[in-house]
Amino acid sequence: MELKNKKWTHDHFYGVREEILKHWPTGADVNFEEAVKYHETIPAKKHFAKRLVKAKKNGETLTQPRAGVALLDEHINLLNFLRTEGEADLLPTTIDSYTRQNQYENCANAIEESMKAGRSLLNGFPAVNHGVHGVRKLVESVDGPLQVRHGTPDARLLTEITLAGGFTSYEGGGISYNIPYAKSVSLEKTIYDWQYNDRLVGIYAEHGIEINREPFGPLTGTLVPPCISHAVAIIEGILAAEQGVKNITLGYGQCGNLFQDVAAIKALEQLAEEYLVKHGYSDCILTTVFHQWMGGFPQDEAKAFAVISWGAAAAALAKATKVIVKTPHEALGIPTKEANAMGLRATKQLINMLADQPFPMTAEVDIEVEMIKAETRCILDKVFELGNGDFASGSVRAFEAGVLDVPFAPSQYSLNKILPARDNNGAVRLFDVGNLPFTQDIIDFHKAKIDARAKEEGRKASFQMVIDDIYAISKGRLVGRPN
Ligand SMILES: CC[C@H]1O[C@@H](n2cnc3c(N)ncnc32)[C@H](O)[C@@H]1O
Repeated sequence: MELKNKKWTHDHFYGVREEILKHWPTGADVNFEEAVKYHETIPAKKHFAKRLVKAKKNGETLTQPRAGVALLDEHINLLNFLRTEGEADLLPTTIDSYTRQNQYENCANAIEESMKAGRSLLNGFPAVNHGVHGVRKLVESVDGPLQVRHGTPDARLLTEITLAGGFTSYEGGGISYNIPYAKSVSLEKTIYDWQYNDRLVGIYAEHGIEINREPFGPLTGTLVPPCISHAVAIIEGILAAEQGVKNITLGYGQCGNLFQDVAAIKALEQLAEEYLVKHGYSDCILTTVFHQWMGGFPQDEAKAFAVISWGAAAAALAKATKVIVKTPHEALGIPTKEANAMGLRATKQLINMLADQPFPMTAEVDIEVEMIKAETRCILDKVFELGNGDFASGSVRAFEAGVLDVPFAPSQYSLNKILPARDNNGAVRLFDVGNLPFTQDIIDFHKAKIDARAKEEGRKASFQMVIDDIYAISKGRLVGRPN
């Protein structure tokens, strides 16, 4: 397999496809032409891409939960509950961990056991096992645009079945669903396999069916600096656009300092537009998604609501097109539908109260926007150079060299040399820049910010700061101050 950022021919795609559809019996029900006709019957109000474009035009920030359970009827009830009681604008289907590891046999057993137990024994919806017909019953029984959310390195069969079943949006990417989710899956393979998923979306687009694609922005969700998540997001956006994807949502996980979070969304919008146009994809429609805090949560539900509300406020003030909502059960595990709905209602309240309050783009925010763009450009341009003008092969080499590096990633393909820590105002900076290809002024900026905090705290900048920051929010703070 030679990895390059080049649109797959139909012959190449269909050559691979035959094998994929055999990975589980339900693959046999996938018929592309029939699926296109089915998509044409889906009412416009259920089209994810259309709803995002309308929100972008109207300056809305839409709410979307995560949710998924083992059995079809329960999953339908759950999503309708979140739509009515949670007022969710957009709906997910979170896929279970066995499916994410292509362990469909285990799913089959867990479905059986869940029926016997009368409760979900999976942490998500096993869409491959439910098949095209099960997915169609879901799509027809739920009132709202539906998106597949997961963390699957090899998602090719999952993509075929869920898209044929009528989903109109699909999350993930060859980097963002490998590095934070897998230990030893080759990056070359997952970037290649995700070209398949994007090419399938591109072929639906060639038949007039517009499906939204959303690379997974937050990555490990633990103190990921904006430049790191933006670099991966923009690369995955470019890789998707090359395969014919036209409607792309790029994402970012909240860091917690308001100026930095608002600046991060502005920088992402501006830089993504710039790079997509520069590389010839000016016909792509771009939207943004802000993920409420993805790190450790307080157990106390009142404090958890504060973290959720802070994420809602930042998303609204940043004017992100959509916000992914957390629940007061985050520290405990899979939320009840009631807790999930409460997180959504709290978020909606904040968004509605902030909708008429434009956030002042102060000098401090502008400096943050420029800094994030400068850092991200250093990384993107080095990736492009390492790939001799190719972002696909360039990304593989960039991870080998530490030019791309995701903090606290389980993958052996991420050097894990960089170390993030918060500055005195809680913005995420780099305590150790590792091998990131930053200019000296950027390196000096980060060092000065960290040193200022060390001075304030009367301690040397050290790895202890990183540890303190990882636990800070679950312990009720933002900056991990020494005891
Ligand atoms: C990316 C991790 C996030 O996804 C959430 N999550 C994972 N599976 C489910 C699920 N099945 N229902 C609701 N939330 C879920 C989890 O709580 C965490 O906030």
